[in-house]
Amino acid sequence: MRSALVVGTGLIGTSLALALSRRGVDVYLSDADESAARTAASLGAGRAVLPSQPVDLAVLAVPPARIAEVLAKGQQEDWARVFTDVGSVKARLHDAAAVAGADLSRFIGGHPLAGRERSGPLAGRADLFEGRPWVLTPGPTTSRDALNQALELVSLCGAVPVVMDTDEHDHAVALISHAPHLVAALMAARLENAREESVRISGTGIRDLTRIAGGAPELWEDILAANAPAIAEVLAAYADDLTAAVQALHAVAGPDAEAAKRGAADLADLLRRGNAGHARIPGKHGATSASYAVVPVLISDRPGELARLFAAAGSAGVNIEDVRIDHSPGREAGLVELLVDPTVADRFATSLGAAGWTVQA
Ligand SMILES: NC(=O)C1=CN([C@@H]2O[C@H](COP(=O)(O)OP(=O)(O)OC[C@H]3O[C@@H](n4cnc5c(N)ncnc54)[C@H](O)[C@@H]3O)[C@@H](O)[C@H]2O)C=CC1
Ligand SMILES: O=C(O)C(=O)Cc1ccc(O)cc1
Repeated sequence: MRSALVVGTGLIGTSLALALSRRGVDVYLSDADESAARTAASLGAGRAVLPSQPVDLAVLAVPPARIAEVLAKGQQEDWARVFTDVGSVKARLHDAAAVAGADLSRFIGGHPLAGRERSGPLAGRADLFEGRPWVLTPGPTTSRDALNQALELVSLCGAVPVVMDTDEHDHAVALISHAPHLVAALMAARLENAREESVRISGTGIRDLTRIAGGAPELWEDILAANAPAIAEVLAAYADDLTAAVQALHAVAGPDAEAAKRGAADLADLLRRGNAGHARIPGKHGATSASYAVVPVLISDRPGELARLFAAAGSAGVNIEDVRIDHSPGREAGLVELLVDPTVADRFATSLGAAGWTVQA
């Protein structure tokens, strides 16, 4: 791929434009909000102009409800040879694109499963897609050129391509992204009017669980509306489990010893199912997170500490597979969890300790 156009230079558009520019692709940037395109350009993501000749690939990184119309316009104005998008919902888009009169042979749907709870070009990161799945949803008429360009895009962004049918994709993301987003919002909403004394003692668990609730409401309204039936199905299953959990809790606290025993067993079963489901969530490059060992290290809140820790891993010859950081603003220290190959974890923890790092037991 020699040239690309990114339309919509928010979080996702800027991130992929940065990745493409760094790999030597000539990137053009466009956004309905000109200042967003200019900001992306100033970050090194490309040039904030439309191309004078059709580019190899146009990537539409606009909100889901806008993709079909931008696709039809872009094809009419011949911005690119082939087009793809990054929208979070696929079946409704393919239908809307057909209705908008788009040439579907020159289009392939796409969805990188990577993101953040922030919007706009300043949240963009060139490495956002590294090792993440990127779903492609070719239709029956999608050209080989469109598929090849999209595969090259995914590879240039360091992501892993996964080809799926649009319905299969939408049901999968309802389960692993959209319904969890709503539940995160429900949990966080409980805090809105809670007592300050309660919220103040929040720990990492509630922060992890509600991080995505910080996402832009306009984007999520769009996503929920476009995938409503599949999301409602998942929520209905949560509702059954919640009802059972409430009953079990009442039984456990109630006077009937037999019912209390059954309630406790039901709760234990729910927690066991939770462990089993969590263990199935893949880590980096498709390996399950359960297959890595965690080395927790306390670091002080000074610039460069993290870089020093990574350098220590490099000196010890240890590959960091993933990293989780619990950084509490205002606190002097943070906890960094390094995920490494279990066969090197003990040696790594010992060598860090010997080098003066505080490794938690
Ligand atoms: N936020 C996330 O974590 C993820 C989002 N996505 C998808 O990526 C797409 C973009 O989302 P974000 O980058 O998060 O949003 P964003 O709000 O950061 O950026 C969207 C950009 O599109 C521009 N825009 C809106 N309508 C336009 C139009 N008609 N023509 C040109 N530009 C237009 C906006 O001005 C804005 O700069 C959405 O389709 C979303 O479903 C996919 C994966 C993750
Ligand atoms: O913030 C995160 O960790 C996400 O996973 C965000 C996200 C949001 C929307 C998508 O369609 C895909 C990913």
